[in-house]
Amino acid sequence: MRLDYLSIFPGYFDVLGISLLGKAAVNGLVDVYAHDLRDWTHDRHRTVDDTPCGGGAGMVMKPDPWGEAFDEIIGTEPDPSVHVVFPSPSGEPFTQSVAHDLSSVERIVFCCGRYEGIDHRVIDYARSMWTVHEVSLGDYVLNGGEVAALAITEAVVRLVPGFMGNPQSLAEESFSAGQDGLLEYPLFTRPVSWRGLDVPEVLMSGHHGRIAKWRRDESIRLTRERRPDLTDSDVSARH
Ligand SMILES: COC(=O)COc1cccc(COC(=O)c2cn[nH]c2)c1
Repeated sequence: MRLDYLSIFPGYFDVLGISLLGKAAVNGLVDVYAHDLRDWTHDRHRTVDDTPCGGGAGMVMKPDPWGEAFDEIIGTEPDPSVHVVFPSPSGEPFTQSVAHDLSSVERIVFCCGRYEGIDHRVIDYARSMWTVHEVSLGDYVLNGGEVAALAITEAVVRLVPGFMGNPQSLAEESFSAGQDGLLEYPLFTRPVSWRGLDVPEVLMSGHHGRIAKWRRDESIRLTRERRPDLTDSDVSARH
């Protein structure tokens, strides 16, 4: 898998050389390339933004540098096998399902917006050439797409076959298919008693049927309490 990052702060992506992602980069599972968008400007100030047409506060990222960067990094011929990701507050929700879909593609290009956003024609042009995902991590606003791109990268790369040491640990996580879209149950390890707080006895009983039921009940309780949006009617009925 090849990952490219286009940003006016490419240094954000130096961190990808560390920890799990570093290992993946080393063993050739993932190739990472960060690019400075300003390398495709031609004026003395290396300008990437301008005032919004139609007025309004803030600045908009000019289309020209993006287009020239696309030409050099991706190419000038359409190729739907290339996935281009624009993290954006106005994007579609980024979910584990989207992460799973992206984990099997060969190439992802992350376009990190700054200021108020990127000239819309950049996204329209990208949609005419590649497979585009304009995705939101949540209902809040960051200063730019870099942190979102890192989060999306981690969610995707850890699903790449051969990346995680123990694929079974993926199966039991929150939001993975195995949990029926329920939140993960509370986790415990040794010591059994810690600062007057004990591990629930059922988990020490060795009775696998009871343990499985306790965990299921806890997942349902937690999901109902914290994420009523996830417990649609038939899910709650089924549980
Ligand atoms: C077409 O895409 C764009 O124009 C993107 O432009 C911007 C502008 C400001 C900030 C960001 C970063 O994304 C978020 O803040 C975000 C993503 N998820 N939740 C919050 C992106």
